[in-house]
Amino acid sequence: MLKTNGLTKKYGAFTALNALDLEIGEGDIFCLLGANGAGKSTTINLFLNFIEPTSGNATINNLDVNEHALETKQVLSYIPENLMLYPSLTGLENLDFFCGLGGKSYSKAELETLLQQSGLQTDFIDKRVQNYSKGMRQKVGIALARAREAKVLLLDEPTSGLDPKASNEFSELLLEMKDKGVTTLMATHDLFRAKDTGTHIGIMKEGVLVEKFESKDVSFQDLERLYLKHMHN
Ligand SMILES: Nc1ncnc2c1ncn2[C@@H]1O[C@H](COP(=O)(O)OP(=O)(O)OP(=O)(O)O)[C@@H](O)[C@H]1O
Repeated sequence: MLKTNGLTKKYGAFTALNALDLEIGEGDIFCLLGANGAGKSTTINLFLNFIEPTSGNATINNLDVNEHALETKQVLSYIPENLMLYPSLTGLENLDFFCGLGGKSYSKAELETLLQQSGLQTDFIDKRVQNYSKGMRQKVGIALARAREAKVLLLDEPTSGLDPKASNEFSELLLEMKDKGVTTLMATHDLFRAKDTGTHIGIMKEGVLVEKFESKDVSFQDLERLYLKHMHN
C-alpha cells in the first residue's frame, strides 16, 4: 500500500532521510518513533509530495507520489499536529467546506453523522471551532478523512499535547479506521500509543530507520529500552 525505495532527502550536505526502504501493508498502522530531527516529518512530507526526494521514491498503491501527485493525494488524508481549521466557522461548516474542496457534497444530516461517528460531542457540532479543544479539532480531521473515504492516513504527531483521554479516543478512532482497511503512517513521540495502537513500529535516528518490528513482538518495557538505547548511542 505504502512503500519507499531508497527514499533520500538531502539539504545541501545534510541528509535528513537516508535511503529509507519501508513497506506498509493495507490496514496496518505503522508508528514512526525517533528524537527531534530524526526524519519522521520528512518521510511524511515526501509521501505528501510537499517536498521532492533527492533520490529514491515513495509510492501509494504502486503509484509514485511525484509522478501521480493528484491520484495519490485523492486516496489520502493528512492530519498534522495542529489541524488548520477556520476558527470562526463551526465544526460542521469546516467539514462542509473542506469536503467541498475535495469535490464531495454531503447533507447537513450526513455531516452531523460523520462528526458524531468521529466522537465529536453533539452539542459542539454547531459551535465555532475557536471553542474546540485540540482533541475536538483532531476529531474533525478524522471526520474529514471518513468523508473523503481516505484509504491512507498520514499523521504527524496528531496526539501531541492531548490529554490521555483524548489521546485514547484518537487511538480508538484509528483502530476503527484500520478495521475498515485504512492504512496509517503516524509519526509520534508517544511510545505507549505506538505500542498500544500501532501494528508496526519503526525507530528512526539521524535519517536512518534503525529498527522495524511488529508491535506484538515487543513488550512496552522492551520498546522503551530499545528506544533509549538508540537515543543514547
Ligand atoms: N528545509 C530544510 N532545510 C534544511 N534542513 C531541514 C529542512 N527541513 C528539515 N530539515 C532538517 O531535517 C532533519 C529532519 O527533520 P524532520 O522534521 O523530518 O524531523 P522529525 O523526526 O520530524 O522531528 P520532530 O520530532 O522534531 O518533528 C532535521 O535536522 C531538520 O532540521
